[in-house]
Amino acid sequence: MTRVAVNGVTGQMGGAVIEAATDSEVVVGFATSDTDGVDGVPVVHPAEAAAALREYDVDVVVDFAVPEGALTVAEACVEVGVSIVVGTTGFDEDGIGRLKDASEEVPLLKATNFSQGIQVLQRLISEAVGTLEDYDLELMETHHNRKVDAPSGTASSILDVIQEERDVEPVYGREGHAPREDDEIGVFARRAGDIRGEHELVLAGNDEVLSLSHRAEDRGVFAAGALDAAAWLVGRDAGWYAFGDVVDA
Ligand SMILES: NC(=O)C1=CN([C@@H]2O[C@H](COP(=O)(O)OP(=O)(O)OC[C@H]3O[C@@H](n4cnc5c(N)ncnc54)[C@H](OP(=O)(O)O)[C@@H]3O)[C@@H](O)[C@H]2O)C=CC1
Ligand SMILES: O=C(O)C1=N[C@H](C(=O)O)C[C@H](O)C1
Repeated sequence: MTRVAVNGVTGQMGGAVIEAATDSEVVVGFATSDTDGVDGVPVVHPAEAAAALREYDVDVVVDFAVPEGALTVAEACVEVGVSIVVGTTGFDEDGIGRLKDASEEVPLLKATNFSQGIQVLQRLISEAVGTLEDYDLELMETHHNRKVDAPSGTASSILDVIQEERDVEPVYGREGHAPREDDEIGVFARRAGDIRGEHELVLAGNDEVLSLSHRAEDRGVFAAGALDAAAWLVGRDAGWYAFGDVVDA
């Protein structure tokens, strides 16, 4: 069985990963809060991650934490030579650069969304935006009221897909006198309740509206995808991998 360490183990996704881990074994978790264990999994401070990766003979880290914590643990993975699946979102440019550096030393798979449906949605969006060249584009995402980063990592990835097809300028929300420019895409983030994650792209023009959307109904979908990615990643060469590499494999 793959021996997994979960970064952010005390969080919502940490719990979902422990629950979903039936074909792998969660042997240790990392979090900053002072607790001995979660669901029988020992919890270690991220500052001690390298020692714990050795002590628990970890094959791969599954990370759903905060950018700073993800980077600390990724660098511990480099020190020990352990693979890492990065699910945390909200990295700045410097953070992405540090992850890229880590991927030169160990296998690193980063995805802003581990659901298969989002993989398909991105392909559909690419085709729709490339085909309906003059249509206005507006991108919406909705998440639970505890989410700290905005727009979501998935929305940012969708924006990247759109920008490969079309030269659009994102406008993050609108207020006051804000007439729409032809080349802009409105990007909107809503936060409410315990909504697991909704993303929608609207394409409007030529007297019609096309809406492409996805809704995650349970965090289990992300946890299962990340664990599939973790099992796939172990034993690969050092490098930067994406969830599409796993799904298309
Ligand atoms: N890629 C994907 O498919 C998905 C990605 N996500 C992303 O995963 C991340 C976590 O989401 P969620 O579980 O909802 O968030 P939570 O806030 O519930 O959990 C965050 C976790 O990170 C821990 N943490 C905080 N600081 C550090 C640190 N320095 N080092 C290590 N751990 C730390 C927290 O525990 P403590 O305070 O005890 O340290 C907590 O366990 C977010 O970035 C989210 O966007 C979420 C769902 C799917
Ligand atoms: O924080 C979340 O919950 C989620 N975060 C990811 C993101 O930022 O896109 C993925 C998913 O939408 C849930």
